[in-house]
Amino acid sequence: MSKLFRAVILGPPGSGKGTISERVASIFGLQHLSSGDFLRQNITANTEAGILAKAYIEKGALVPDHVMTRLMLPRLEEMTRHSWLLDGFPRTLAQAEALNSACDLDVVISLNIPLETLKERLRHRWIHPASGRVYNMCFNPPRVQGVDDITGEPLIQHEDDKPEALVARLRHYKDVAKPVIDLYRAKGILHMFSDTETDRIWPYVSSLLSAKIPTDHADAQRATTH
Ligand SMILES: Nc1ccn([C@@H]2O[C@H](COP(=O)(O)OP(=O)(O)OP(=O)(O)O)[C@@H](O)[C@H]2O)c(=O)n1
Ligand SMILES: Nc1nc2c(ncn2[C@@H]2O[C@H](COP(=O)(O)OP(=O)(O)O)[C@@H](O)[C@H]2O)c(=O)[nH]1
Repeated sequence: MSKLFRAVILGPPGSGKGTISERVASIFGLQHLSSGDFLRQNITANTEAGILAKAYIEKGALVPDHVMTRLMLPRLEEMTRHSWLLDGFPRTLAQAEALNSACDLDVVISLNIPLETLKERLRHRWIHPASGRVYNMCFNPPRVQGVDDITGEPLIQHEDDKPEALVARLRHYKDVAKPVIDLYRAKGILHMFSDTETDRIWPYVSSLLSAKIPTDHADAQRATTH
């Protein structure tokens, strides 16, 4: 990969951001930075940001913008020599504006998934808390029920993935995300994908990234034809 590539993936909880990000990381070699996973690492390590964030996450609330940007921007600074895909950040307009002033994005992928599909998926989502590995009891079940494939440790379900918390959480997501989506649409970098299945969205995401990510190979080809 010659030029660096910067992408963001947006979508409500359960829309497949993590699932698609993992594929993008393994196929296109981008570094996948999940703000949720990074927050959890900070909580485990008892960092200043982790301690501040913990109380909000436990309440099911969003971590304040200044805490999120103070956490994420220095992390991105460490990745200036890599191409990356950000998942979970920015979440609010203030976070998107802070990210704007730190770097130029090439592509924003926005996942638009029907509410009923999201509810159904999250009901079946199980997580390995230490690594952030995500399973779905129907779509990608673990090899042995209830335990992580790699470590054999038990899987858990997030409290806020349970049906009672879900509808309010999804509604809140929509309100907060709309201005972020509008901002990226106005910049001309928004690519929206709508379907009920990740496997049907994936070919479109993959061909978008193949066209946008400048590879050495593509550069070499261009050089010989000009
Ligand atoms: N920019 C962000 C990202 C995350 N969080 C907090 O971190 C938690 C976990 O984030 P994540 O792993 O992204 O999970 P969800 O928000 O539950 O979303 P998803 O289901 O899409 O993974 C969120 O609930 C929220 O409290 C936040 O406040 N601001
Ligand atoms: N049935 C089904 N489940 C999916 C599909 N895509 C992802 N999932 C599962 O749905 C849940 C939410 O996906 P995830 O990638 O964590 O979404 P995120 O919250 O946007 O990061 C996980 O349990 C995934 O394994 C799909 O196309 N069909």
